[in-house]
Amino acid sequence: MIFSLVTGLLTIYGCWTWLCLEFNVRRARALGLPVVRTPFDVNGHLWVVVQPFVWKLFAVVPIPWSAYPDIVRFSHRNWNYLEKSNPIQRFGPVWALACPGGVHIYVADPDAIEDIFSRWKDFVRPVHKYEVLSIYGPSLFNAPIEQWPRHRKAVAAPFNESIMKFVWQETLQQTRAMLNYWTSQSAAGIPDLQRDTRTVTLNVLASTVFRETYDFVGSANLKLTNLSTAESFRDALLVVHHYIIHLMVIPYRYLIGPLVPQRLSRIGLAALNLKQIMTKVVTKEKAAIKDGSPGSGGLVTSLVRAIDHTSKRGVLSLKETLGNIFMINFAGLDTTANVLAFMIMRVAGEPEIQDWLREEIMAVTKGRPVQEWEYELFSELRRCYAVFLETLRLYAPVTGLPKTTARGVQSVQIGERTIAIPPGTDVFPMLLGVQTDPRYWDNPFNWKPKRWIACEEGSSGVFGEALMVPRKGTFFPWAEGPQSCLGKKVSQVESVAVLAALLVIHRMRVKSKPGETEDEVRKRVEDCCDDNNFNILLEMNNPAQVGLECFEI
Ligand code: HEM
Repeated sequence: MIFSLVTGLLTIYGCWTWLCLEFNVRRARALGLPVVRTPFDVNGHLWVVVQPFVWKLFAVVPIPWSAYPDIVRFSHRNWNYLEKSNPIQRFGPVWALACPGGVHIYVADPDAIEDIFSRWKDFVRPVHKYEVLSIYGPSLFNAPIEQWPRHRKAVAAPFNESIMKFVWQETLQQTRAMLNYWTSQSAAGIPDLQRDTRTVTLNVLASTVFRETYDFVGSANLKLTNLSTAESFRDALLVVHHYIIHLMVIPYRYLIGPLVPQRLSRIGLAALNLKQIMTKVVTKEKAAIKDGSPGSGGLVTSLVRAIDHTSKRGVLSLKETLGNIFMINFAGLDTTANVLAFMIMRVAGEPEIQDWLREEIMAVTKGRPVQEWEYELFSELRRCYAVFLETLRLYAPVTGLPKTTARGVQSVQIGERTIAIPPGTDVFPMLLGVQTDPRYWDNPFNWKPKRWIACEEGSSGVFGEALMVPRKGTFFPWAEGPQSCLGKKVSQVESVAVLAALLVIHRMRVKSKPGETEDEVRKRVEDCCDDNNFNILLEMNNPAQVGLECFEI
């Protein structure tokens, strides 16, 4: 009886899914676009949970990924990375992915992409997809479009040059501590590169937000269960961040209570503590404004002061303020940390690039110790910046930038063609596709930081170099237009500071196996970077598989 019921329900579900899929395939074809069909919505809750197991099974079968049919390949949550610019070569600059949940249109034409980013009221951020992130309240990520300018105005204010100076200094200090830890690990190698870059990023963010300095703790000594989440913003944030998927599924208030198992209640308590710490700081900053005192001077001070309490248009409620403080930390943490890890991994496999970078670092800093490096050096370290840009080109942490057509049919010009997109359709600028399109990038799959450096006419050497500016719409890891990333400069300052402090008196090395050539080592590094997932953001599955060492020269 139960078996028949389950079989019946599954059959109905299967038929319904198939009907929806076919309906969406027709909708996509009606637009005159090449259509790829998949039976799963890559972001569908059930499929997100099930698919890692499915791909593990596929990995056992000795068939190359490229040999699978599209229906398999485009069901992978990480297909943007796996396919790169291949769909553009096959389907052209605009094509559709039809799944049971809807039609997704992918755009790979640079001019059309710029147009989409600039028409942010026509191609809106689908805020319902980010609703799960409003753990503490609405933020600029998930506020409805008409509320977004109010949030953006307040949140953008703290991202000024005085914050950047602080980020620069704090990152240099944290990187030095990380290097001390890494050199002490040299016999065993660096145990967890990604965790360490996350700690640096977290410490920098936490102190930028609250002006409190935290010690760097290396991955081997970092135990989540030992953290004092009741007092430290940094520790509470770390636990909340680590268990963010749990907290997206279950609101933290349900994780607190005598009947909840201890493991879960720790997560709930950390989330509650984080809220209390943030509330206390905001209240203190408001009191400081009333007293005329300067406040902590961190990002929260500027944020609270940027909220115009005299006009309704400028006000953020306490809930919205907390929502935005959390969102700044969430958006700024793993994005930067993951790119840093990819960047250090790739640099480690390229001794020649390390020499090239050190030449610049020594010339720009004039060999002074890191403690004396002022923020103004940042803009001169172009080679270091080039390494960061090249890493973002191949390993952008945000690979999908969903937009939805709002307010009626929206037209997009693709070359000579005009495509009229119906309301409520998801449109994706194809970030990794365009960033690896051979029409815009020479040898697009090769990690070549030098492609970003051009020599100014008539000059030579480090000081005669300038940064290459790519064609508009061909490089947009921070998105573009009014809704683009607010923390772009924070991530730039942080990454350049990490790389410069890392290579001034240290080298990174991959532990080579007996008889291994330099090319084989490089291939191992590449394979390690290719072994990645997109659970939330692009990240390596297991950076420790390479065996990295850091030593002083
Ligand atoms: C390499 C590092 C980073 C990358 C690649 C990155 C990428 C992005 C992208 C693609 C968006 C737009 C998302 C969308 O339109 O759906 C975005 C938005 C945002 N990012 Fe970043 N981000 C990085 C670092 C940071 C940092 C360090 C912070 C803060 C400290 C930050 C804060 C934000 C905020 C607040 C927004 C929302 C902007 C708005 O809606 O007005 N990001 N980021």
